[in-house]
Amino acid sequence: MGSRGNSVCVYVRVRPTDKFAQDIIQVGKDNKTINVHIKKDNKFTVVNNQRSDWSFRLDGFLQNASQDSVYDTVAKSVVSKAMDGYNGTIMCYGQTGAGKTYTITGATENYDHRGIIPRAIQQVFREIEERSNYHIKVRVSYLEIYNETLFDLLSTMPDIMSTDTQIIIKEDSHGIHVKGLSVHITNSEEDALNLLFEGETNRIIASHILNKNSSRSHCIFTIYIESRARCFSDARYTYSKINLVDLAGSERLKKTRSEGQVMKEASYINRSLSFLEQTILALTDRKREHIPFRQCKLTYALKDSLGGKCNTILVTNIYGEESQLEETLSSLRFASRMKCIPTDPEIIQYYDPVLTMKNLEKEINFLRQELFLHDLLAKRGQINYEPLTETQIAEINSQARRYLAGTLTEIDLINFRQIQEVFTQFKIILSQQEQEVETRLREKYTLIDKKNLETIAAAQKAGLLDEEGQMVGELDGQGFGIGLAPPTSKPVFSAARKWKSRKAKERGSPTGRKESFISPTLGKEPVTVSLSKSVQMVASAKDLEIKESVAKDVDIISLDIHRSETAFKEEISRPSTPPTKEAAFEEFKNDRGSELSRIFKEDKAILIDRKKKIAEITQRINVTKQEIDRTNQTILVKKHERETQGEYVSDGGQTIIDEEEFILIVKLKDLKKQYRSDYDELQDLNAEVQYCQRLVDQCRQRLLTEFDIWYNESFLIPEETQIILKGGGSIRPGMMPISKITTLGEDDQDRFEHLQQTLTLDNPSTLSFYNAKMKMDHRHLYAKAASHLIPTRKKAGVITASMRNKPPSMLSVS
Ligand SMILES: Nc1ncnc2c1ncn2[C@@H]1O[C@H](COP(=O)(O)OP(=O)(O)OP(=O)(O)O)[C@@H](O)[C@H]1O
Repeated sequence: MGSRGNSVCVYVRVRPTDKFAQDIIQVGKDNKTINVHIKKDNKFTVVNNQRSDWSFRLDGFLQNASQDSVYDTVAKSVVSKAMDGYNGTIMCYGQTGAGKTYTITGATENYDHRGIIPRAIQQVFREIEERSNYHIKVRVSYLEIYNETLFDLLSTMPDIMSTDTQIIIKEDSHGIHVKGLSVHITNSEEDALNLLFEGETNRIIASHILNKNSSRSHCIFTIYIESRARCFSDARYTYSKINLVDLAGSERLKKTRSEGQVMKEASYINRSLSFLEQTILALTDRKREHIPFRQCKLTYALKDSLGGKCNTILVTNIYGEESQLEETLSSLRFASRMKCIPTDPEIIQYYDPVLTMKNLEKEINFLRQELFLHDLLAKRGQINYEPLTETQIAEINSQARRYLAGTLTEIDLINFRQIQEVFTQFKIILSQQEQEVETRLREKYTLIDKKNLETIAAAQKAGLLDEEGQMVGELDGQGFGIGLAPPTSKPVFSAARKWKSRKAKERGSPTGRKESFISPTLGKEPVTVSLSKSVQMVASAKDLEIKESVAKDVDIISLDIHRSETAFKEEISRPSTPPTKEAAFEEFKNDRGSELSRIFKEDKAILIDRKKKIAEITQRINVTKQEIDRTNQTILVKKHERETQGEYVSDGGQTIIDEEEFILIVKLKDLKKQYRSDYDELQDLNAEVQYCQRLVDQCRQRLLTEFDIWYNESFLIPEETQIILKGGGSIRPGMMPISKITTLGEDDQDRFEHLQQTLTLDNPSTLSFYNAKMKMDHRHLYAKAASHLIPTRKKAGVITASMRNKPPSMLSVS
């Protein structure tokens, strides 16, 4: 690649042929040296000065190379570097028919034969997925230069806003840009491929309308990449572009023996390619101050893409047959000149002015605070420039631990070193805790990475995942688990009712009450707990004799985003186990949650239906695309025949084509229309699917939340719970089976204390609610109450809910 040898990188690609002139073209063992040897012409009998040996040193000789390996050798790292912010250019040069278009765009009818552009598009979008810390925008444009005129190959796109009729090349502080050329945002690989395809089709249609030969134009497909770090404060961003250039055929004028229009084209090509050569020669001369970029449109458009700060690659396409040797030599000469252009690739960074200003404002504020603190410490005589001793660090560590454990309410901030050390210790403690949790998780659970096929297979074998890769007992395959055990095969009898009646009995019997604190042993079924969409934790309950004292488990489950910590602890600490969440959920779906469950099912059915439609329409689009490719090919063949057999021209100078060719062109237009309308439909369907997916997700979430509340109400919350609402406020009447809710004014301290005395059983709990007045209804309050009472294993308690309009800094449970 360009930066390797600090010069443009140059490869030669040979068009496959049975007649490769191996006696004449010899490639060195390093695959980089190409020696051309021609036997001396016997005509020159006396003195023969005709040159017969040439040697070229390039970067690689690609013979019988697949499109895949050509991409890997030539383009992969240029694209990767472009993602980092470097400009990149890949150009194909060579005589007509040598394989430039095949290399740069590829053959559309076969997926394996796709060229550099579609593969680069794919790589860009894959890398975007991997670079999740960056917000990356991709845009594309497609420019054609024909007879020194610029054409926008994407001007037919419906989203074009530009009012510029003339396309001109301009240069500003951001480099070269083509004014009037449409640049299209692409959100997916599919979008970008569609634009490439649109441009290709337009190139062919325009070539018929203007009677121009598509292989006699230069084409530049550009991918623009704008990359910003997701970190909001970073004002820097990079803006790079990858130019993928298909140059016109390079054969010399005399060889084409052309006349008229063809002659005009050939002379334009010759001029632009010879200006390209002149520019290249000038670029190779480091002392040269003026480079004649502006001599022609091609060199001007490529001004910031030829060497210099850009990673530039040239692929020289040759025939490799003896009959084409003259052109091959000329192409190799061009290549070796190109190789001498020095490069010094550089990331060009830009600064977002608004963000920069904000950051500077922040910095000023910070410095002000720092100055203030400095003055304060100076007054106290506490400024200290000495590094902290080990004892001091150990003391800070201990303070941080006590602070996190809640036994220390404040850490005294003494000086900057100490402040920094406090944060360092927080970080250390956090990472230690993470490691501990992970170790404990690994001791107890099998972690299955859903992206790793091997671990999935092993888990399936062990019966922990079903055939579709869902965890056993998982609800609806969406990566969330709500139950401890998989669904039982027996029909579930009203678990809630059973549980309630058992509870009523227990309340009547002191022994029952006592028993309620004996830890249960779970069944022998596998326990499934979902951590996230991609990682699942599966454990077998036989290893999991959960004892009351196993506080560790509580920590583990605190990682679980789906199952409430409370519920888990409650389940392990109750004697007569309430119904499993799986079983209770079944009942809930048929009873209290039936309406939600119905909506969920309906939404899912719509989602599945739309996805099916997407599959159908995608197939239809592919068929149309193949048909377009075939029609394109046939048109090209017809055109070629027409040109070789001699063309009829009307009085007005227009080429007359036969009916068959006319029908083909009309067909191509119709197919394109069909393609576009299907594509639009696909876009709409995609949007609809995303929308439906959101609905389904929301509905699923609501179903689970409602279920959790219901489950807590029905099985977990001690009914003696009292709630005092401090600070006034009211809560909406609900169905909460709670014995008492008392609302007190903020200054009603006497009544509050009195109530506390009468209601307190063991330890009162104090719980602050955010904005309780506005948002909280009985059931949420109830659920929250439960989550604070149950971990302390109180059957009942007093919860004081302070009504606030601002979030409390910390929930306090005393
Ligand atoms: N490496 C290759 N493998 C298979 N087929 C090839 C290869 N190179 C070229 N071809 C085939 O040769 C024909 C001409 O190739 P292509 O159109 O790419 O040439 P070109 O250099 O772009 O010509 P032009 O200057 O007219 O645009 C095409 O049918 C193409 O599929």
